[in-house]
Amino acid sequence: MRELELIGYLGPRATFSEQAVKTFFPNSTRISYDTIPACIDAAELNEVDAAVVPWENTIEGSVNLTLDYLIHEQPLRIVGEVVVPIRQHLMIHPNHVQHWEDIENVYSHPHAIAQCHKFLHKTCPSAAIEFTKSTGAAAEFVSKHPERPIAAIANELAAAEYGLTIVQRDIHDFDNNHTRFVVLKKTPLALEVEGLKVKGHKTTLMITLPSDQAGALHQVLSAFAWRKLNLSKIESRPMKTGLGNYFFIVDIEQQMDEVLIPSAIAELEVLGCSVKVLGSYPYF
Ligand SMILES: O=C(O)C(=O)C[C@]1(C(=O)O)C=C[C@@H](O)C=C1
Repeated sequence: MRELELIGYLGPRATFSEQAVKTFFPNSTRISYDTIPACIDAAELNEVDAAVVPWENTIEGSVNLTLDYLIHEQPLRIVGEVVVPIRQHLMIHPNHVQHWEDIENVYSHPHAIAQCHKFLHKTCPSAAIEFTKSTGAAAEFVSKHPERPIAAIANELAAAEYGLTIVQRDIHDFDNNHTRFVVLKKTPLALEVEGLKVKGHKTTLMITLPSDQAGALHQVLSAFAWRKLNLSKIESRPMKTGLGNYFFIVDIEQQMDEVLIPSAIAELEVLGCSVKVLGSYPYF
């Protein structure tokens, strides 16, 4: 990716999405958007050259909003993947540090709340949970209401950015907390990032099975298995067309080639499946 490229992310400042962009594209110009769909639309409308959006978290699983928007609304291509360690902290306005255990509300993004369920249950069971558009938005909200005994769950950058005090560190329920972010572009050109080591490649497919065919999923998996195409993820999502209608998202641990993946796709199509390539991209 060339330097100074414009990158859209879920804002405001100091979200994990901004952290992903800062870490992996330090020379880019960042533009923040209020929601993930707005960020994806911006890439479609050429307001930005790429959108960096959360895709999957170790504790909470897929970010369904991203996945569904890409599938149903805005078919951009995945051109790269970056993984960010996620450390969640509980932070409050400095006015309330002495009595932080009396907080009445905890604000954060639904994924961040879900990553800290055990902590919230044990440490502040009577605080009401309030969902925000991002962790950064939660921290910003708490900073704007210094009179209220409320807290945000967000990252270290957010505490510094919004002048909050961290009262409990690393409150995510499992240590190995990471989020995969994907880089979305209008054109499927593979991403090259100066100074970043490519760790491997993936090809992500969306597969719709023929309805009511016995053994269809088994046949789909066989098409990959006998070609020794390693799958690192398989997930089903509703097609939103009726109960029981699902499609599958499959990650193959390999770059699109000229033989193996195209022939697996051709085999799936003969079986009556429809297949869409969401991207073939490096991960860093
Ligand atoms: O709210 C943020 O900071 C985000 O970037 C969003 C998001 C997500 O959607 O999963 C990203 C990483 C963390 O897993 C928590 C929240």
